[in-house]
Amino acid sequence: MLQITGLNHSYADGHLALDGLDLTVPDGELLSIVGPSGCGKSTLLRCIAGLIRPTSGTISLNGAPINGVPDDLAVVFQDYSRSLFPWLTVRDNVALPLRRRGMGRAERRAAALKALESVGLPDAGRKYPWQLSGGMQQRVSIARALAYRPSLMLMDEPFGSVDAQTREDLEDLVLRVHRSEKITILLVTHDIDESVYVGDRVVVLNRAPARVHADLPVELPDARDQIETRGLPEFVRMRAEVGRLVRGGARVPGAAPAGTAPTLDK
Ligand SMILES: Nc1ncnc2c1ncn2[C@@H]1O[C@H](COP(=O)(O)OP(=O)(O)OP(=O)(O)O)[C@@H](O)[C@H]1O
Repeated sequence: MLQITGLNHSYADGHLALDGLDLTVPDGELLSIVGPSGCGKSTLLRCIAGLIRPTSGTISLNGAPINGVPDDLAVVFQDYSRSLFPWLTVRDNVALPLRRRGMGRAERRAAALKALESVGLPDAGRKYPWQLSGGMQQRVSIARALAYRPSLMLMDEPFGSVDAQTREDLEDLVLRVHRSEKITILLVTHDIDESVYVGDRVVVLNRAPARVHADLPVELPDARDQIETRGLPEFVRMRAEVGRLVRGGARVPGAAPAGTAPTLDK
C-alpha cells in the first residue's frame, strides 16, 4: 500500500506546489490522477519516485518511508524519445535496469524478450529505438518497466505524444498488464475520458497548490472495451462529473449512484 500524509512541497523559488496532500492507494489499484494544468501532478509523482524530497509530510510504500528512489518502482514518462538510449538496442534498453536486480546477462536478456512479447513487440529486440514508431517506442518503455517487475508503476501522461488510435491501443495494453501482473499503477493524465476508461478510481487535484479535491470510484465492469465501455451511461455520467470537478466545480449532491458517492475535501 502507498500512503501519503500531509505532503507539502515548495520549490527553491518559494513556489508552493503541494499543500497538505493525503492519499492512500491500495495494492493492485490503477489510480488515475487528473487536475488543472500546472496544479502539481508531476511534482506529486516525482516525490513518490524519490526524485525530489518533499518539504514536509510522509510517503510510505508497504510500510517503509520513501527517502530515495524505491527499489521496486518503475516510471514511464511521456517523452519516450528521451527515456530510451538511442545507442542501445531495444532489448538492451529493456534489460538495462535489471542489473539493479542483480540478474545475470542471460537472465536479463530472457526477461527483456518476455516483456517485449507481452507488449506485442516480439521481433523488435535487435532494432534501435529510432527505428520504431512513437507508439512502439512507448511500448518499449512499458516493457522496460514491466521487465523490472515493479510493485508500483508511475505513469506521467504516458500517451500524450502518440496519435489517437495508438493511444487507445496503449490504454488497453496498460489495462491488460495491470490485470495480469497486479501492479499498483498511478497514471497522471490530462485526458478525462482516459482517466475514467482505465481507472479503478479517479482522484481530482485542486488548482495549484495541489490537494485532493475529489476521490471517485469507477463503477464500470473490469473488462473494458473502447467502444462499449465509452457508451455506458455510467461512463458518460462519470466523465461529465470528472470534467466539472477538474474545472473547479463542487460535486452535485446525488450525482453518483447510492454507495458510490465521491468524497470531497473541504
Ligand atoms: N523546478 C521547479 N521550480 C519552481 N517551480 C516549479 C518547478 N517545477 C515545477 N514548478 C511549478 O510547480 C507547479 C506544479 O508543476 P507540475 O509540473 O507538478 O504540474 P502539473 O500538474 O504536472 O502540470 P501539467 O498539467 O502542465 O503537466 C507549476 O506551477 C510549476 O510551474
